[in-house]
Amino acid sequence: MDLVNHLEGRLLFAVPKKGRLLQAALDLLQGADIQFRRESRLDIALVKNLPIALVFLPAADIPTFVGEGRVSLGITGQDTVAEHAAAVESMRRERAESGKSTPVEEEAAWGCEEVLDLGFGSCKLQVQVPEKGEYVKPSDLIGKNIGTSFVHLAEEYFGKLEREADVGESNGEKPRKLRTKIIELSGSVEAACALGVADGIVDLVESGETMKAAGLKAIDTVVSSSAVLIQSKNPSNPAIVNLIASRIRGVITAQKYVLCQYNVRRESLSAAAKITPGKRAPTINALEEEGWVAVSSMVEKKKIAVVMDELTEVGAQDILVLSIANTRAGN
Ligand SMILES: Nc1ncnc2c1ncn2[C@@H]1O[C@H](COP(=O)(O)OP(=O)(O)OP(=O)(O)O)[C@@H](O)[C@H]1O
Ligand SMILES: O=P(O)(O)OC[C@H]1O[C@H](OP(=O)(O)OP(=O)(O)O)[C@H](O)[C@@H]1O
Repeated sequence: MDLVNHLEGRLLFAVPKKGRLLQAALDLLQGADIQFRRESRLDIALVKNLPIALVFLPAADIPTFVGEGRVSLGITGQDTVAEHAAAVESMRRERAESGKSTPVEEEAAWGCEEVLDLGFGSCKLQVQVPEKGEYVKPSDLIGKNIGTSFVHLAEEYFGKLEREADVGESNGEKPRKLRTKIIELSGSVEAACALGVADGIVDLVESGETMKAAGLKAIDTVVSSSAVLIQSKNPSNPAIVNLIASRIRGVITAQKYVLCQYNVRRESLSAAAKITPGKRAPTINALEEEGWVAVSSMVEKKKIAVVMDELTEVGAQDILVLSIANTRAGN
């Protein structure tokens, strides 16, 4: 089937084609009942039950497609969104400096808007230097070689650092050219210092294992990141964007909460309700047994053990914890 000719009328939704965010993104799509079959080697898949087509792209390229409005929705990391924004800003600056202007309507349509934090893929983009080397603080790296895949964020970061260092020296002068050399690397950035390519690097850190194994330490954070749902400024079908956002929000809430049910004497109800206030309020039903009520309430998964301890202390009995398959619980 010639898929490209079946895209008419479908909202395009970009999903990472590989890497750290792929599996969690696919799990979210499944939870949101977005049904598709991806033919092997094809980067486009038509969704069977909604007027959507999924486009599988490298996570780092998704903000470009969404930012230019070619694709309406995307899942990627905030780090890649920030890198794209820095690239656009740098392009605008260069155009302005060379006297070229961008058509106003074209410029107004640029950019990605964050719809929802997806709660996975947490990491930090950090400035790293050899653990036992001569560089201690970020300004020690001014004028040195920096290896990174995030060239625009690194340029922005060191540009700011240089301007701060230059305060007083260049009063009223034209902004200076960046003295720090940003070297673009596409992977294994952590090897750059040991191999003499760079004095420091700007790279992602999650557990810190890679950084430690490479004999590096972090001296600053450029951006903190997690996976996000992003949309273009003028999506082709805003109603579908809202529907997808609402479904995904429901899946995330379901993953984050459990349903806690218990029985408690009426006189202990107010103490118990304070422990399990729920998202809006706990649901309370009368029990056949005089003086007792049954309570059910959503509780954050990570707090459930402590909540059960506290409920037991106020006399709650028959405490049950149930997982939530999906929800449309509101914000
Ligand atoms: N160690 C990590 N822990 C958590 N999230 C990460 C980590 N590394 C990257 N990410 C997130 O996942 C996104 C995609 O990174 P990943 O390296 O998996 O992509 P990729 O498309 O396979 O790229 P590459 O081929 O350059 O490795 C990053 O932009 C970041 O948001
Ligand atoms: O702090 P950690 O948990 O060790 O994770 C950090 C590493 O993960 C990413 O690399 P990835 O594994 O995607 O490979 P890459 O170097 O080829 O980009 C990142 O670039 C770091 O190297």
